Amino acid sequence: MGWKDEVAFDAIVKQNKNQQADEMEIEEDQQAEEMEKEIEEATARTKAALEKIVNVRLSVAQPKNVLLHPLIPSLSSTNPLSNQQRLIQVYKSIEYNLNLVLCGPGNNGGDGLVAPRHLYHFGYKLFVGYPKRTPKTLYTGLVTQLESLSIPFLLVEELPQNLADDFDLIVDAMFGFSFHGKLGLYIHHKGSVYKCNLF
Ligand SMILES: NC(=O)C1=CN([C@@H]2O[C@H](COP(=O)(O)OP(=O)(O)OC[C@H]3O[C@@H](n4cnc5c(N)ncnc54)[C@H](O)[C@@H]3O)[C@@H](O)[C@H]2O)[C@H](O)CC1
Repeated sequence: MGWKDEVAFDAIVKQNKNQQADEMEIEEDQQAEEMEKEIEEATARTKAALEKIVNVRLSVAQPKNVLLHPLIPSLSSTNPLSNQQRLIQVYKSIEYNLNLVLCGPGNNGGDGLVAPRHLYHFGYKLFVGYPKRTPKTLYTGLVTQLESLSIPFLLVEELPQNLADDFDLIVDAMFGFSFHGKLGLYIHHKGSVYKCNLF
């Protein structure tokens, strides 16, 4: 091999080494990127888990809102999910097998229509009573969501005479502060909503 050949050979070897170094650098970059992605995902998972814990703790820390059994007075209000977190803690789905959410025509009923979706995902078997439907998009959308989960709506005629006999847990989201008129038998005989003007 002459000197020219040797120079050419050296150049090829050098080029190969450079190429290998480039490839290693690319591989290292890829590994670093993957690791960064894994860290980001783990951080997001940890954040979600912490948020869940904080939410549950917050809801436990507000005992004044603990709901009564068996007729829960009002699902209300600005934060239906936190109310449901309380409900889920107090009334375990394994103990309360057959449950009813009663929804009225106003905002209180709107909150009520949010409840069954969350409760369903926490394993509760539910029926919804929604005798006077509100045609607003928000309300019809909530109904569609529940129907898509196959949560059954009961007609007034299908409701038992004494609700408390047939249901383990009743979420009363019929009326909030805009209720007018007399309460009638609804209050005096728990579960009986037949005296309510809606029916
Ligand atoms: N920031 C807020 O104020 C929020 C309140 N929320 C909850 O909504 C209710 C108040 O909502 P509103 O729509 O004003 O009142 P109702 O839910 O009580 O429903 C009014 C609705 O019912 C009809 N009605 C009233 N009395 C009778 C009756 N005797 N018979 C038949 N129908 C009746 C009336 O005509 C209306 O159509 C409040 O208490 C909270 O629970 C939300 O969380 C949003 C934020």
